[in-house]
Amino acid sequence: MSIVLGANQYGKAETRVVRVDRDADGHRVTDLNVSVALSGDMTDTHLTGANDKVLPTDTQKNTVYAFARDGVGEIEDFALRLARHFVDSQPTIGRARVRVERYPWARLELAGRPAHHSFSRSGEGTRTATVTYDGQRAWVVSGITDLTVLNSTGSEFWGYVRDPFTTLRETRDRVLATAVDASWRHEAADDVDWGKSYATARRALLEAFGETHSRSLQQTLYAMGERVLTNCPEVVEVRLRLPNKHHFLVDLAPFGLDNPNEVFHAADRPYGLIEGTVLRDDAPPADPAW
Ligand SMILES: O=c1[nH]c(=O)c2[nH]c(=O)[nH]c2[nH]1
Repeated sequence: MSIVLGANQYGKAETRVVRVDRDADGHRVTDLNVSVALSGDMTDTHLTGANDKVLPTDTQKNTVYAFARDGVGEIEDFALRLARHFVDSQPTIGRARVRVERYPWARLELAGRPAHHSFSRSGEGTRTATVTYDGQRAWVVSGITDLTVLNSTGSEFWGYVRDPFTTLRETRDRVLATAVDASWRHEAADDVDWGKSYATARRALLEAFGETHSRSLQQTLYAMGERVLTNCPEVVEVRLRLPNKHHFLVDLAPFGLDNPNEVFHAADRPYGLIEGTVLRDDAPPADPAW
């Protein structure tokens, strides 16, 4: 028996970089959280402490800032530029994975007009991109997190398994709420209009959530993934994580009041976590994309 080093990667996680584009007719704010993970032949590094193959994570952070100086553009393109740079410029780095989260800022409206340089953090969800590059190929996964949505009707949950521990009451009309965490894998890494693709996928998720009469969050999950694949031919696989943000009907009987599906306790924990993948049956292998 001998002990060997297994899979490993290293990098600077969560570099926060904010870029302001000072256009004359209105500033633009790009607020990012960038995480870099590099891998290569790091056996010596771990076994002997030799650092001659290590590009310091501090340098990686500086690279993120320096690249932002040239403009960010679509976050998929920014991640591709960074990933290609690390692998192509460092012989000891065989693979880079760069994840970018873009926090949403919405322009304020002041005196009935779009503000020139004032913004508020909006609830439209955090756009994400994860790029993996191995020196030959790049894989791009785009996504959205923290997209909180709610249907105040059109949701049922009944007919489930019962055992001695089951207390849940069946419902034909409940509130359905979730914070969507969705990622979708693109077939190609080049010649994609990332902004348009993101807008289409986001709209597909919202429309499917709102338009599906739901018998479970699992059914809604599938409908959301299916809608993204139908509306975005450039996407081959969608992964969804949907926390069930339970809204429990409050018992108002102790106060002599009825509660005709109007007053709820929004519980934050525990929550059901519904996860699933929806993909084209001809999707090429994911390889190291995720
Ligand atoms: O949509 C739902 N799916 C479940 O699996 C589940 N389980 C549960 O208690 N409530 C719900 N709701």
